[in-house]
Amino acid sequence: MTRLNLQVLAVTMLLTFALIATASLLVAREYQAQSAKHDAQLLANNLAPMLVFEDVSAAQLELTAFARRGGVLEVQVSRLDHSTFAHWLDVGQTDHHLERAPADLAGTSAVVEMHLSSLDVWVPIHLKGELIGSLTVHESLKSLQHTVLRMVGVAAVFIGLAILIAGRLLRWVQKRALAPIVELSRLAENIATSQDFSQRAQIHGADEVGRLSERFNQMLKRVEISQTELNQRLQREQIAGQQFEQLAHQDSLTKLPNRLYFQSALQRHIAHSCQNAVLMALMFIDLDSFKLVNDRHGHDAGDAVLCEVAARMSRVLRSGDVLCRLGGDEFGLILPVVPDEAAAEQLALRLIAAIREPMVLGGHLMPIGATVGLAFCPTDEVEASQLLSAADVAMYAAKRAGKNTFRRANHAASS
Ligand SMILES: Nc1nc2c(ncn2[C@@H]2O[C@H](COP(=O)(O)OP(=O)(O)OP(=O)(O)O)[C@@H](O)[C@H]2O)c(=O)[nH]1
Repeated sequence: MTRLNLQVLAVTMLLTFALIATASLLVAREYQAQSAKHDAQLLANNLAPMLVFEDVSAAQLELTAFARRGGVLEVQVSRLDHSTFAHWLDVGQTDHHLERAPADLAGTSAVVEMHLSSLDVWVPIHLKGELIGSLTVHESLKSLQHTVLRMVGVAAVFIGLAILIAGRLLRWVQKRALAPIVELSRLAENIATSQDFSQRAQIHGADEVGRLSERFNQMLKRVEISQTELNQRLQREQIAGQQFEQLAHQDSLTKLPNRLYFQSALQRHIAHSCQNAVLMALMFIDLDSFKLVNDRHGHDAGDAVLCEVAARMSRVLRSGDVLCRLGGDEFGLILPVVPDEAAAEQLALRLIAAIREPMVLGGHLMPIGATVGLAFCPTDEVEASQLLSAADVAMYAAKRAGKNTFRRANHAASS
């Protein structure tokens, strides 16, 4: 940017300089032409009597004196018949440059013709209004050109210096002016990377860049507020989602996992059992005489019994076992890995015994027991609904066998 500004400045200055130099040269040439014309006119007036009286030596002296003004290369006085009356030629000049006077010179006071490096002046010589001859002056413009060239040279040096100083000044000014914008851009990059919208730009002044920094900070503040609100909302929704998921998978009375959870857990553990060739046991547990509890002691007592049964069974189980309330007075228990069927049967007996322990609630002994149906994966079934159905059938077989006992699926044995 500094370089571009400098280039524009340099081109402008050089163009201005070229215009001024050209104008100066033209004005100087015009001034020299007018001056030469005026001097030649005076000389012509002086020469008029000498021409009339054919005083050649006087005229020669006059021409020599005239040539001392500088720049004069050749002067010639001619009679009316164009014959030379007097002539002066600069010592350095070898060629004769003078041209004939223009034909209409009689009617004009003087004629000036400009060349590249010289000028010619023709002046009519009159005496008492009568044309008696002409004066021709050939003058060099080199001195003028040298003067103008010197002036151009000095001006060029000054312009060069001016461009140099302007360049340094521009660089300094732009560095100062751009510093806050560079800082702002770095901050924007930093924020984009870190996503930390609590950062703020430093405000250096009340100019455009200062106002830009202020707007940037205001925007950051708004983004920060929106981000905080969004995070809080997301957090609330996440908690609500977690709670909802928990509720969706939990039995509200006993706080055990519910049937929905049981179904997915059963599928998961069946898959695990089949893939890893481990024995998995499923128990279908149904309370005995639970209706009696409700009928005798009320629904609340029934609820309390369900909670107590859940607590008793949980105390018997290990951490990896999955006990769920399937609904009513039915429970499902998954034993993910059992060493053999006997171990599961032993556990069924312990569960039945734990439930049958005397249960006194509200001063009343609750007549409660449990019947268990047992099924194994992959021995009995490898599909969730069929395994559950097999356990259910086994449980009904146990009920029929007199309750408070267990049956193993597809087996007639009981304990
Ligand atoms: N208190 C209470 N009772 C429930 C709940 N859900 C189901 N019940 C009752 O539980 C009883 C279960 O009925 P059954 O299993 O047929 O009755 P039971 O007396 O256990 O019969 P057996 O299993 O043959 O011993 C019904 O009376 C239901 O109304 C509940 O959440 N709370």
